[in-house]
Amino acid sequence: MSTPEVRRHADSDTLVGDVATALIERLSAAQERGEVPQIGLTGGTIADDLHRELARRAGDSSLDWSRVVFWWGDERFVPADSSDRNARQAREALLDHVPVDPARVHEVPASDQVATAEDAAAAYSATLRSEGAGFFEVLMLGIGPDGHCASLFPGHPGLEARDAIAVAVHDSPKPPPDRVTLTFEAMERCRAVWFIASGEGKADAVARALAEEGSVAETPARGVHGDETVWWLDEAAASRLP
Ligand SMILES: O=C(O)[C@H](O)[C@@H](O)[C@H](O)[C@H](O)COP(=O)(O)O
Repeated sequence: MSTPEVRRHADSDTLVGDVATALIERLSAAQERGEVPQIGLTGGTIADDLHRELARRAGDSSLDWSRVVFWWGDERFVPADSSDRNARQAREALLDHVPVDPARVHEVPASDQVATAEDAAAAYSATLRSEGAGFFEVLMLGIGPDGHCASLFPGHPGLEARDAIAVAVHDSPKPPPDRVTLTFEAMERCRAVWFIASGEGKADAVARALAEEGSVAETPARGVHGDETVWWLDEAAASRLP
């Protein structure tokens, strides 16, 4: 587990552009090693901006989108066609615009496909166990003003989950209330965890996440560490860092 690296950018446009460049380079390099890289996508506004930028650049590189495996760090437990689904947002912004292999896009089951969020978490965990490579090349994460990442919220039982890849979340403080999220244990099986955050509204959470002292219970983003962890920030989101 390495010390988190912080990469600051003047504004959200340059932030999104640099993350897109780095992500395409990293996935292409994995393919050049003969690998089929696994990426965990996240929901949220800056992630949506990133997905759109990746789609704009789709033809600019040698990246073979059909040899990338897509997962989600979390998902809302709502109907599959709900605009609240992270997967629907990612398809509209990116996956419907690049030649992915549909068999390599693994959505979390939706509320009109299984009965409960627990069933969805169990099914998604089983798929990750059978189809995953045992690790993510890159896990993308946003951060909420309360310091949550994926759907691991302050004080929630999911923070304590052990021996589980994905768990159900209820009473999420960020609507919708029912979700599925990867656990800290699952998130640590990453060559790289990339947090991406933009705007003054995230500055306090980012500072708490990167502070020397602090609790994971209060700021869950403190609990996620890949082999490498990079915080991709614009100056506004980095404004409370020393
Ligand atoms: O399902 C979700 O809601 C997301 O996965 C969530 O973890 C998101 O990444 C952060 O809340 C940041 O969202 P914004 O970028 O919209 O602030």
